[in-house]
Amino acid sequence: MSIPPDAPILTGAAMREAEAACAIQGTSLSELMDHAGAAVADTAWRMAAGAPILILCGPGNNGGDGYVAAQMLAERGANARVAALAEPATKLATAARARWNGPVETLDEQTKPAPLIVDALFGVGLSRPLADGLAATLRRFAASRILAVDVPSGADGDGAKDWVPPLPADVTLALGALKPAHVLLPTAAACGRVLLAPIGISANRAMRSLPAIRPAKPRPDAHKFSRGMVLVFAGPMPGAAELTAAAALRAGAGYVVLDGSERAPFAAIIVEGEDKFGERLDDPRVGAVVIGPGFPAGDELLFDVEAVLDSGKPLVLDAAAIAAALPRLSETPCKAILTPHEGEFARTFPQLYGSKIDRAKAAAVRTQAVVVYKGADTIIAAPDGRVAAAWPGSPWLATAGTGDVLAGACGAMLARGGDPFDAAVAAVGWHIARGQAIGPGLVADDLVRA
Ligand SMILES: NC(=O)C1=CN([C@@H]2O[C@H](COP(=O)(O)OP(=O)(O)OC[C@H]3O[C@@H](n4cnc5c(N)ncnc54)[C@H](O)[C@@H]3O)[C@@H](O)[C@H]2O)[C@@H](O)CC1
Ligand SMILES: Nc1ncnc2c1ncn2[C@@H]1O[C@H](COP(=O)(O)OP(=O)(O)O)[C@@H](O)[C@H]1O
Ligand SMILES: [K+]
Repeated sequence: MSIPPDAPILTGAAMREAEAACAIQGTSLSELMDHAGAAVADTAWRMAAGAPILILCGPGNNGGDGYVAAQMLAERGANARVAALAEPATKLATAARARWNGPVETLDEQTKPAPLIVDALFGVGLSRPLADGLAATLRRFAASRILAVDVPSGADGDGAKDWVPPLPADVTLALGALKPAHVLLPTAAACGRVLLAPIGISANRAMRSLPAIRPAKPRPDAHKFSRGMVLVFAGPMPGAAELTAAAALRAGAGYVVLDGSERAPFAAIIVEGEDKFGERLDDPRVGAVVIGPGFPAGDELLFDVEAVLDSGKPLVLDAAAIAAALPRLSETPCKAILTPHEGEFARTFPQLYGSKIDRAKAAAVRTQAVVVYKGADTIIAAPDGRVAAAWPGSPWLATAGTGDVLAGACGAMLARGGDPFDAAVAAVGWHIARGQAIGPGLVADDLVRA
């Protein structure tokens, strides 16, 4: 599974806006479909490597892309058949079908498979889940190589419904931009390798896949404080905060102080009693405070979170600290990153609806903080509408304590003084890269070792 880095993501509505903007600038919808069909034909040609191809066409413009591709493949000499689910229902699809010179079979349980299947049944216009009969017909093709046009048919392009496409793709060719379905579960897992075909629309880039991240090299004149000083406050379970502090140092902070712990994960980390925490919050060199790892919810945490908010320092709130800070967060002018996992998010923001992207964006607006909504399909959202989607991360990270490590990495990136959204993106990228590099057998401690 893979996804192009730093690629725009558009919802169905945003895609239609982009399409309309193209029309105003003189590129017709039919030209866009020609570009899409050509990209499908190219990819299918390479995937088939001379073997027969069966193109499944639906009634809408996704099917239109399929007919265009079929005709181009046939003109190149490919052995291409077309099977349709229904008559074309749009003007564009009707015109595309009229240009296809070959026969059109009826797609049903008798349809003979081919080594390569091009799934052009439904794209982002799907309005309800696929009928059971069609899903069963599609499952019969599971042994073939599958190229999905735009999204695997049956997926909700906007990723708001958890419909599971019955025929998972080996390759999905996203048209014009990625869609939420490519980066959100359960559909992301059915997309295989996602490729992006630029069809001529200009996409808004507020919402993007995670960029490829290279570790920022310290400036030649760097010193420990200029690289960022992180203050981590340990709760009653100090192991979690030890991971957080170690991660902050490993992720590039120049100086890390761990308050409220008796042990230092590294000799390079300064350990102090919890009574020193208030004083440390006044230390002008502290560039970011991390609180939450190792804290159960409770009065003590509430008191400490209040102190952090009062300090005005950039802060990372994890686990129980998120709910503790919530009542004051939007009124407190500070840079903040929240790192809830699914359970914490649901408890903290129970009234939000829509896709995981919609909910992360709404939580960011409500808190005026950057929200890192964790999981296999982590979403990072800023209050100004920017979104970064981290799918596919590293599944080796699905183990205890890796969230504490991420909080520390967020602290390190935030302590450098930049934009909290960029800091969160860099931290998630760092975390995933470490997860991928370590791989089998990963435990959270490995993420902070050399
Ligand atoms: N937006 C763009 O810029 C472009 C879009 N293109 C293609 O157009 C696609 C979107 O096309 P459409 O909006 O026509 O939508 P689709 O082709 O995705 O499907 C809509 C059609 O399916 C029917 N339908 C919806 N749910 C159904 C269900 N569960 N069972 C049976 N029928 C169902 C609808 O009544 C409608 O006829 C994109 O995914 C892409 O492939 C490309 O042609 C290139 C340009
Ligand atoms: N299947 C997965 N694929 C990729 N990343 C995952 C997966 N499961 C969990 N993660 C990541 O691992 C981390 C787990 O964090 P969290 O649930 O807070 O764990 P803990 O509280 O034990 O530290 C998060 O960064 C999350 O995005
Ligand atoms: K499709």
